[in-house]
Amino acid sequence: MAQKLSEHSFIVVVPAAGVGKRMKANCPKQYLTINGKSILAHTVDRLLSHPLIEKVILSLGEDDQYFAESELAQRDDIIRVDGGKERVDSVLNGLRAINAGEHPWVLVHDAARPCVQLSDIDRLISQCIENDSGGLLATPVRDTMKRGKKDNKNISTVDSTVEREQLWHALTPQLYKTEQLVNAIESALAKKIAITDESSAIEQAGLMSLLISASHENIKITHPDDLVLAEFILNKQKSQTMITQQYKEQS
Ligand SMILES: Nc1ccn([C@@H]2O[C@H](COP(=O)(O)OP(=O)(O)OP(=O)(O)O)[C@@H](O)[C@H]2O)c(=O)n1
Ligand SMILES: C[C@](O)(CO)[C@H](O)COP(=O)(O)O
Repeated sequence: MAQKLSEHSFIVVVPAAGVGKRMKANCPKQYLTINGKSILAHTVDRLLSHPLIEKVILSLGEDDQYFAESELAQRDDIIRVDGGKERVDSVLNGLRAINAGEHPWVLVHDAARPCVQLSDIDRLISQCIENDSGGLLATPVRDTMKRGKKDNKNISTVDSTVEREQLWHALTPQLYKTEQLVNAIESALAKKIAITDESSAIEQAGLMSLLISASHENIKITHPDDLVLAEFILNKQKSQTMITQQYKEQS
């Protein structure tokens, strides 16, 4: 008999061992603050506010000297593991800390994505469990897409226009069966295949991934101008939550 959704509880592996080169900040971008709170804390709090999410496994840089000083270090619903050279290594280290017998499914979510909506996580979980298939949050591409090429003066020009029908931006969380994901990543790494997200490892293993259309608000904070956008989105989401709360209390 299929388990009711409410009977599931999930661990989220959060790769947070990056250095944030493209952010060009004086600390790893996950420790930059918005409204006085680190991006990492925003993301972890958002995830742990979901009723089906029990624990977060944080893959942190071995030389990370920020976490221990943060309020996150005191929480018993957060487990720390060492990150790795690439994001995929950090994810694999986190996955290896999970007992697949107790947690047959696992979510993976970037530390740099604090604006993820709980309703999108709901849909990802329900669709994947219902279809017994892994999947990922994604947003359909909205612009005309070009593939570029560089000439001998390093100038980029249009090589072709890419058909955008069924072209998606992959987001996170991505949700997979724990054992399947570990095996898929280990197999891809053994074949020296570049893996930038969990679904690409699953794809290499010949397995299916559901594409769950999600909010464009779920941005990955990557460049400096993403910070002000993330602050705007977080403030908007906070006001929306307060309005919904007030409505519930009044009705
Ligand atoms: N070796 C790595 C590299 C990245 N990440 C994490 O993977 C997520 C997505 O990666 P990205 O946005 O590329 O972060 P950085 O690698 O830090 O950014 P950059 O490429 O600009 O250095 C981030 O939460 C980052 O901390 C990780 O855990 N381990
Ligand atoms: C996993 C990811 O968020 C999917 O879009 C993205 O690939 C992670 O960022 P990176 O720069 O590729 O590490």
